[in-house]
Formats: sequence, structure tokens, C-alpha cells
Amino acid sequence: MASNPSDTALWPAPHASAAVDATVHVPGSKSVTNRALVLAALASEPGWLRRPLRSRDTLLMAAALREMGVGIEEGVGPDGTGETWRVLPAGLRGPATVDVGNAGTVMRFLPPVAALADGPIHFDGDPRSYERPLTGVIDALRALGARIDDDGRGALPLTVHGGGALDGGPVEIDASSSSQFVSALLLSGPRFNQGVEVRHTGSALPSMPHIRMTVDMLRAVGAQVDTPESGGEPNVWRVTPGALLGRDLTVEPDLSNAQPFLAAALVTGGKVVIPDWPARTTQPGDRLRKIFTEMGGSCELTEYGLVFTGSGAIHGIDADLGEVGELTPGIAAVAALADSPSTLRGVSHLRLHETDRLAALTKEINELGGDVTETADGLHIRPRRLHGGIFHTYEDHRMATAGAVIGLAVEGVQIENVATTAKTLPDFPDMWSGMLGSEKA
Ligand SMILES: O=C(O)C1=C[C@@H](OP(=O)(O)O)[C@@H](O)[C@H](O)C1
Ligand SMILES: C=C(OP(=O)(O)O)C(=O)O
Repeated sequence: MASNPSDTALWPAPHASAAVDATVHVPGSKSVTNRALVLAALASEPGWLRRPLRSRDTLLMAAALREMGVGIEEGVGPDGTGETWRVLPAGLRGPATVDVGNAGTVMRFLPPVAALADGPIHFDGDPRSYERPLTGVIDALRALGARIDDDGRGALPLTVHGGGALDGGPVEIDASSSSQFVSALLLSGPRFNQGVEVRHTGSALPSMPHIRMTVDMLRAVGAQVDTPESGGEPNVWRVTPGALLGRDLTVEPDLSNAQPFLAAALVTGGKVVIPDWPARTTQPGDRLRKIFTEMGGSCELTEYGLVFTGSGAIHGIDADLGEVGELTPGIAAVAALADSPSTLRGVSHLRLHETDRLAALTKEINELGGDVTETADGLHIRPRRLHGGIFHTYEDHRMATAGAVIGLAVEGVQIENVATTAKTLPDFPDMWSGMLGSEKA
């Protein structure tokens, strides 16, 4: 966990004086937008992206691809369907420098793309990006024929000396610290001379829905992918070499970013509607329908979207969140306000996310009077009466939104650096007050 940033930028988290009753339009998925950008850049023809997420992580991805020669035109769709980006693939080239910020998707998905470029691509980013694991991607690319200069730590900063093509073929990796290692190799796999066969050899692999998202999106642009679920060996994914199609893709709302708003309905005993909630999706946020129902709410998925209603009661939960780790901060916030204890398991890899999320949640909830302890792979949360105070965010968007959820129920919570939500949801403070502006009197 990074040291406490300055306390100067404090945002008084609004306290809910009544049950919320709001419709919240949630912008596009970060994970879908950044996969779609990579796949469109690697395609053999132009493609469209409708309703892409415009946030720090996705703008970094777009800027990086442009640096390597890809055309990305931002505009409004021809039929007035909202923001649309046109992606014009081109020969990938270096020299170029990529700023990954603290975006896991950029730092993991782009080194394989850079290996296909003609020239050196230098990768750098926020201080935290130097600490986030990247070994799986670096070692695998070397084994597949790439030349990479790094400082020997298996992390950023580094330079990929693209040779215009990559052999590819079979490779073993330990992706227990991030599913993004697997996704990264699969996304560029169709463009490797021999495709790629990725075999995960480590302990539990987190965030499986995100790997399914990668596979689904690859298939949607014409790639042939064999997976454990399609009858292949456990922990092995195989991508056949081949050209990718340019597609017209509409990005789903980011269901993990819908989480704080659903949590608001749960915490205040109110109702929140999220339009365009997909009927079928690989996004891990879809699990919130089950998790938040178990914690006291109820939901109805209609053609319009998801209607989520709190009952006034908030229950603790015992859950393995290994598949849906990015939901942990928001679940922990609700759990701290529940009527019974919670155990959140299977998320030790969160120690290597934007910050050490297990340490950060423990410290910040306890400083508001809570009783949270870290376990080897998660958190025990025993609800206690909380009081106001400063909630530090450690440059982690999901810490900021988790603090805002607690602030609904606890007066005097101040969120340090709420602007860090710009990583995936730049409009969060306005969306939050908009939701509260429509509270029932
Ligand atoms: O592939 C993706 O889009 C993501 C995969 C997950 O990463 P980890 O497997 O590193 O947790 C998730 O936490 C992250 O927010 C997004
Ligand atoms: C872990 C996350 O992000 P990243 O894509 O940077 O890994 C997250 O958004 O919760």
C-alpha cells in the first residue's frame, strides 16, 4: 500500500437523508472498451466502437495504440447513437513510448502488441505500475521469441524491441497473480505466426469471467479459440493464427462501476435502476445481482435494465470473490454496515491491484471505528457503529467509491482524492450527487 497521499483534496461524502430512488446511466465497460480497442487495432479492416468508456484507462489505451501508428477517430455515430470511435488499423511501428498510467489492461495487453511492431516500444507508467506483476507476460513473450529489455525485476519500466512479427506457439505461465497475463497473450495470439497456446501452471487463477470475456470477444472478431470449457484441457487456451475482422461493437455499461449505485439502494433501503444492463454478459459485475440479493436486496432484470431494491436490512456474507475480485472494495463497504459479520475469501491477489486493497480497506474502515481484519486471502468484517473521518484512497478508484458508500450511512466521511475515480468513472462525484438529488422526500 502506498503511503497516505496528501489530505488536502477532501470531498465530503454526501450523507443520505432518505432512501435513494434513481435511474443511473452507467458509462461503458473499461474491460470491454480496452479489449475492443486492442482487437480493432490488430484487425485487417477498420472497425467501430459505440459508447466506449472515456476515462483515464481507456484514453491511455487509445493514446498508446495511436503512438504505435493506429488511427482512432473520436466522434458521434452516423445515426446519432452517441459517442463512437472509428479504429483504423495500420502497420504497427516504433520507436514509441507508451504511458500505462496504473491501468492493468494497458500494461499487460500491450507488450504482446508491441512485439508485433516494427521498432522499439518503451513502456512506463505511474510509480504503482512498477510494483504490479508483469513477469507472466514478459517471460512468456521472451519464450515466444520477443526481445525485451527490463531491469530484471519482471516489471515496468521496459522496452519491447518489436521485430514486425512474433513466432508464437506453446507457452507456460503462472497467472495466479493476474488473469490479465492470460488475456494479454490470447488477445494478440491470432497475429502470432503460430498462434499461441497458453498453459497456466500456477495455483488458483483469479477473475475467470475476464478470461471468458477475452475469449468471447476474440471469437466475435473471427478468431478460433479452444478453451477448457469448449472441451480442451484444464488451464489451457489455444488461439489459431488468422486475420481479425473489423466489427461494429456497442460497449455494455460497466457493471462493476454500477456497484456503488446498487450499494446505495441497499444501504438506504431505496431503489436504483441501471438502464441497458445486459441480459447476457461475461462481466463479473453481473454477479452483483446474486451477491447483493444475498446481502438484503432484490432485483428484477427487465428489457429496460436492472431494477435493484434495498429492503432496509443489510446482511453479512461469506463469499469466495476470487472470480470477481474487483467487486471486493464495494462489497466490503456494504459489509461494514451490515447486521452480521462477513468473510470475503479468495482475493489475496488484490494486494497487487491499484493499491494493496486488503490493507487499505482494513485500515480505512477501522479508522472510522470499524473492526476489519486481514486474512491470508481476504477480509473478516465485523460491523460496528462507524463515525466520520478521512477515508484515504491510495489512488484507487474503487477505494473512493467504497468510501462514498459508507458515507451514505455515516455522517462526516471525507474522501481524500475522489478525483482518482477518473481511472474508470470520471463523472462519479456528479453522478453520485445526481442520484442523491432524486432521493425520496
Ligand atoms: O482483464 C480485465 O479487464 C480485468 C481483469 C481483472 O484483473 P486481475 O485478474 O488482475 O484481478 C480485474 O480485476 C481488472 O479490473 C480487469
Ligand atoms: C484491478 C482493477 O484494474 P486494472 O485494470 O488496473 O487491473 C480494477 O479496476 O479494479
